[in-house]
Amino acid sequence: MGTLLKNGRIVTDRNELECCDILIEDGFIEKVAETIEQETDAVVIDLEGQLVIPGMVDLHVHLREPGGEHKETIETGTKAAARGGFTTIAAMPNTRPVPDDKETLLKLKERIEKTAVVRVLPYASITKRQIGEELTDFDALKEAGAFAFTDDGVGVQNAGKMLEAMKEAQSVNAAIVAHCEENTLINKGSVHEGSFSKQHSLHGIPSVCESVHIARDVLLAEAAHAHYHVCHISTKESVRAVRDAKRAGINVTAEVTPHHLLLCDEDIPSSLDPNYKMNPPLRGKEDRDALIEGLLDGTIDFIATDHAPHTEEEKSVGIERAPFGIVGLETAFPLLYTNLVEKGILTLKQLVDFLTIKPAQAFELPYGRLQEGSIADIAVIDLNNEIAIDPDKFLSKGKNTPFKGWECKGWPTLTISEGNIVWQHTE
Ligand SMILES: NC(=O)N[C@@H](CC(=O)O)C(=O)O
Ligand SMILES: [Zn+2]
Ligand SMILES: [Zn+2]
Repeated sequence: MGTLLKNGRIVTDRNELECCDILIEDGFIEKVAETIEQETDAVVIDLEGQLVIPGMVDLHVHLREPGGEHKETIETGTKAAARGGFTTIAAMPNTRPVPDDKETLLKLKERIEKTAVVRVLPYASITKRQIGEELTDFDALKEAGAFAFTDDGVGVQNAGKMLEAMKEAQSVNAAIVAHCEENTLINKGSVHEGSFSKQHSLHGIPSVCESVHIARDVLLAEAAHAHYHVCHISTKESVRAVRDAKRAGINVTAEVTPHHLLLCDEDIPSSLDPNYKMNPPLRGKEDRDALIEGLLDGTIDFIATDHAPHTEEEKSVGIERAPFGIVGLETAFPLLYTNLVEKGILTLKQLVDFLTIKPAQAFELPYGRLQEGSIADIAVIDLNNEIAIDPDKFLSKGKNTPFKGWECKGWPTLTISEGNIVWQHTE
């Protein structure tokens, strides 16, 4: 029995809203048309004019399981994803244990199979235990279902190891996904190094701590003919390095987070709330502007949340000692819609693409599309109702967000994964 979504609106290439019905059969999109008459025994859902988009794709998520179940589990993290309109997420490997061998990865896939409510693509690590010394077995891990390779949480310090890793990744047709951070430049910082850090007498992480790795790695990627992807890009110098590399024909892609697009270090309140602490840190205003420019000119390929849940207790020890990271899955679309689309910085079409087709294309995934024949991953969004962000409503265990209380439009109301309703707004 199929499902017929009636009276939706899709956003066209020309950024216009068009009426649209969608018929789903056996987990696939059977038909998309201005009107579809109900002829079969399909269940009809009236979308009452709401926006229909492909289920969103977030290629940077920390699900914490195994080992960090007090922060998040595969079940709670994927429920949060569904509530946020995401139907495909990629899970970072900074867990305990790290998925750095076939057995651990297969166990992780089993847990995903049992408890995830949306599609989870597991990353494998680049190095054993993510300590930067010994490469993992790329062949075996790819064979076992690794989506791509990353040591996210830490940078790969050794250029020789990184080159070797890129060659291995290239040989198994997978990407190297890089957390760019040079350990000798971290400076024990908890915020960006700049006027804000000086004003508050805090150690600062300089921009070059990130950009120097990107500058190094694009040259390594060129030498290895590898697909190199930059995680959570945050500085203007990093944007320039990626732009120059793309111009030189190097196979590099980059993602940016909602928080780096919407906040800078000056937005950190003088209470120094640790919910504004993440890695990389919120940078300067010029950096924020450069990130938006980078998105608009194609230097930055897509948006990813870097959903990084931590408990209130862990975050309650002051900005210098608190762990880095904030949650993002349940607020990404409303925040970006309200603060970038409604303000005329991005079009709705651009925003939707940055969260759907763009990440899918960067990694050659068949998701993020609303076409006849594609997998029925769909999100329905209410563009009118304005509601304040309330962490108490999050399905994620993590309530660590700097956006509490922000009034937003663009809330997902219905999420469908492979034809099944995985989240629906009730109230
Ligand atoms: N982004 C963060 O601030 N934290 C991430 C690690 C990471 O993405 O580097 C985490 O695992 O908590
Ligand atoms: Zn990272
Ligand atoms: Zn991360």
